[in-house]
Amino acid sequence: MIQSDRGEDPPDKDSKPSTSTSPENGLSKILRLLMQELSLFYSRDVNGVCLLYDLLHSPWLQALLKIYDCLQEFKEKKPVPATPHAQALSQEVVELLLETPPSPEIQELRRTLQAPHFKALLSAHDTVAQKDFEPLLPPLPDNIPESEEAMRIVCLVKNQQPLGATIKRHEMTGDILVARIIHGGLAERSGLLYAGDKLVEVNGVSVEGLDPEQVIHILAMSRGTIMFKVVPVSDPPVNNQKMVYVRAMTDYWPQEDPAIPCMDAGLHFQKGDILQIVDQNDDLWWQARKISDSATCAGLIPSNHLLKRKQREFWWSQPYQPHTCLKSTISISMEEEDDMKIDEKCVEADEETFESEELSEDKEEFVGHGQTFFIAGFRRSMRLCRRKSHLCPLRAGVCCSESSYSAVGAPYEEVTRYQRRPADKHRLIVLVGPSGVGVNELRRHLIEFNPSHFQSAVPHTTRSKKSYEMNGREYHYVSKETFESLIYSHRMLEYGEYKGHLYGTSVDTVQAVLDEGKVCVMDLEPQDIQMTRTHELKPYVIFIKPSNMSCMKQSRKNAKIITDYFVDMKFKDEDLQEMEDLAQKMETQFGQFFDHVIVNDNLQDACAQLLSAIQKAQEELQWVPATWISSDAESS
Ligand SMILES: Nc1ncnc2c1ncn2[C@@H]1O[C@H](COP(=O)(O)OP(=O)(O)OP(=O)(O)O)[C@@H](O)[C@H]1O
Repeated sequence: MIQSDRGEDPPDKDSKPSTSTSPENGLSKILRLLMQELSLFYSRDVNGVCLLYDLLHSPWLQALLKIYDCLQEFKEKKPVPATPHAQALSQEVVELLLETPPSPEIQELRRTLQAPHFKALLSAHDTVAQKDFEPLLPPLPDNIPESEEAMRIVCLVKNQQPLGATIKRHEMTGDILVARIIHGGLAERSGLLYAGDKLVEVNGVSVEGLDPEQVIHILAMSRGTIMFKVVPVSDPPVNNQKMVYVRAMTDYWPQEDPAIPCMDAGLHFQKGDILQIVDQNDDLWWQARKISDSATCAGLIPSNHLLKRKQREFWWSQPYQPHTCLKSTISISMEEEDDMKIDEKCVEADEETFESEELSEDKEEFVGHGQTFFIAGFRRSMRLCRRKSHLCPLRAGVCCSESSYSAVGAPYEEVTRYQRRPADKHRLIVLVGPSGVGVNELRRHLIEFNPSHFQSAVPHTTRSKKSYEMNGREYHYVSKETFESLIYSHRMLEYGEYKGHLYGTSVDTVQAVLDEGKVCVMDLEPQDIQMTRTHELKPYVIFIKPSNMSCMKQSRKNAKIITDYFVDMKFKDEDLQEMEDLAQKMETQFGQFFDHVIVNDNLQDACAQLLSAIQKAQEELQWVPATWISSDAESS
């Protein structure tokens, strides 16, 4: 018995299973018991139970299971047909009836037995009873010459989709060969064509001596069924590679790539896209599909090795830019790198006026815009030093490879699905955004919303402690030597210099927050994300983006910017424009690292989105670099 309302019925222990024959292990019985169990949880609103309840309750599933039970029952009975020749028997009866004196019953029986649908039913019955399922093949001709190659005739019905195969000419023999079969395409689904098969005829036209382009033209002109005569390849390639998922770290436009073997079969992707690599048999051209679009057939993408080579060639050939297929990614990372330092320039200019306009010590440090209690990591000096972090002389020695990373780093990053288990430490939450967009405002709201769950890490500084400060509360106060040794031992996730003092956040202080079972929330300059990308921290990066200019003008009417020497300065139009430009550049250069994007227009909405994104990051399946999850990483 299946209930149709939402679990209000009390569990009925004595009720009979749904099928009349009641097989004890019938699926519908199990389903019924499960429903009774679920109805108890349902009223308690246990996460996901409602969804499961609705699913199990759905009429289609119930109907399917009933059919399943009936079939099971039928299978057990092992029915044997009374006769495999019901059609003949029916015909015999009809003839006998002709000889019998007519009566209305006899006439009706004759009509029934001669009705087309009844005849079709008996024909189907006999086919099943005789187990006669094979198609009838014409007999083989007797006089096939011994030397003749075995041929295969393949008929494909062309629909709106491409055939999903590419062809090439054999360099030595001139034969037209199937070069590759695209996964998920018509040819692959037919299971009848393989890479390496030799094409002999297409729709009865011999392809001998034709160029691949001419063959493609014949195919393009064909409508409906296309018949290929092929000499099958002796060893059809077997694809037994394991399925690999990667995150694209660059953009790729096949339409702009003259080297691609078949432009139409190319797959366009953008940095950050997750790709399922379905075939790596070719060293140069892989087949992949986007997981966001997994229903479609695969497309060609350059292999890791080939794309790296293209990136390197692109890098060295500036400003000629032969590889326009990569243009937007790398040209921006090179050309715009200076623009990404907009803040540095501003800060440098400010530095000149800094002596005369120095803020009072208290104003300089106590920036909180209505902060109701003390939260570490929001001090003005720390925030300003972040903007200058590019200029820190120490960085040059330690992080020389960073800027080149985006240009010639690995084009694909292997990823895997990861879901944090409740006992695991929380993932680090990293907020990134152009200066003034509201990263700190959102971070502060989040921590104030639930200070026992969300926390910032206490930064380090080399400046001396002030009378009202406590070591380990506002900052960890350390010597320059200690700070530098943390940098050189790669224990600093971010650092910079401000007014001659070093400021930064160490891995250990972030770990300390995570060890307490809390969610550590930090804001970072995008070029520092790479430092946090370890299996220990498993960062989830959220990009905070400004909305359009007119909305920003409206929502930021009363907002205040933090600067080197002004307190509570209002946003000017240029500031908003600069913010928009910088956001675009950050997205173009570092978008592959962003797990989630939030547009900070209405503050309340953005806070709600942030909260929900963090919850998902901690509780739901996410794509993360495979190196974070490999057994080595887990055990180290
Ligand atoms: N959605 C919003 N609506 C209105 N005002 C906002 C919104 N988000 C932030 N603000 C205001 O904008 C100003 C700048 O925000 P915030 O200090 O958080 O910037 P930021 O991104 O942390 O940049 P920086 O660290 O460089 O100062 C603050 O006055 C803040 O209150």
